[in-house]
Amino acid sequence: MDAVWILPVLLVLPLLLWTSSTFVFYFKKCFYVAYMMLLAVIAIPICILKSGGRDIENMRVIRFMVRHVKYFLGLRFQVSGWEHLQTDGPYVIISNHQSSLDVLGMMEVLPDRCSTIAKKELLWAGTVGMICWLGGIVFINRKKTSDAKNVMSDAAKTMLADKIRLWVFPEGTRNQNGGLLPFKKGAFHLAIQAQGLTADDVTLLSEQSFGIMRSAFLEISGQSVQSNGPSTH
Ligand SMILES: CCCCCCCCCCCCCCCC(=O)SCCNC(=O)CCNC(=O)[C@H](O)C(C)(C)COP(=O)(O)OP(=O)(O)OC[C@H]1O[C@@H](n2cnc3c(N)ncnc32)[C@H](O)[C@@H]1OP(=O)(O)O
Ligand SMILES: CCCCCCCC/C=C\CCCCCCCC(=O)OC[C@@H](O)COP(=O)(O)O
Repeated sequence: MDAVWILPVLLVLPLLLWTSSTFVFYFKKCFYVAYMMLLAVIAIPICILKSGGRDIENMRVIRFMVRHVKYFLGLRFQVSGWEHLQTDGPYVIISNHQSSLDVLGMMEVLPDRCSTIAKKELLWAGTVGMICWLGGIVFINRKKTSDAKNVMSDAAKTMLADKIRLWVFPEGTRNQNGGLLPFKKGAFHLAIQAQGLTADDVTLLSEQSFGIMRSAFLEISGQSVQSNGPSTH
């Protein structure tokens, strides 16, 4: 009896995948979330057995396990400048943030001993939340600046003490509007705290980084560069 129901599904699914790009989009989206959840189920015991709990070294396991996901989604990455990340000591990596797929790009270049800053809500994303915690991801409450600042200040100390790198999305949220949102300041405070600069350097560092990222963004997305400076904050 069950097989009678399965047959139309098996026939309709390939038909929809063949004819509707909208269906393909949502199908891939559901697949991505479900598959990452599944990968996390496999990665959780590996990380616990390997490191005994929350440990930055677990990011190697996560990186290894995520790298093949792009093939299922028809995505490919071209990496340049990777050698610049191969230096000793702590540093902050910043990148723009368009969608949850950015994690795939992140895992293409993620250096050793590098974790990331994420919104605290991600901690409750089932097995993905659990693996993020095991990977040493730093969770912040974006609605409470003082809390987030304290957490990031502790993270800066750990970065210095344990030679850890952190990846930050300075726009602070996903943005698909074809440009960059004004940068939040946390990434730059983190950088100065972890590299011995002073609070006076935050504005300049932020503006220079914004200019460089905006130029690269426009170049990669095939738009012309009109101004190198930050848009209004
Ligand atoms: C096998 C496995 C499969 C599964 C596989 C799993 C994949 C495993 C990868 C997951 C990957 C996740 C990816 C998630 C990605 C996101 O969750 S993105 C969202 C979270 N990230 C962020 O929000 C970025 C960081 N945010 C910030 O830095 C923001 O500055 C803060 C700290 C939240 C504060 O934000 P705000 O209050 O809205 O605005 P802002 O103007 O920046 O700051 C206000 C004031 O505080 C000051 N301030 C800000 N930060 C600081 C600071 N740290 N210290 C001192 N002063 C500060 C500012 O200078 C400013 O003061 P003034 O200069 O105006 O006097
Ligand atoms: C209990 C079940 C809950 C299900 C929740 C599903 C969570 C997603 C699960 C798998 C997706 C693959 C892992 C990618 C993690 C990337 C997270 C991400 O991109 O978060 C968005 C955050 O940067 C900014 O959030 P907003 O744009 O401010 O909002």
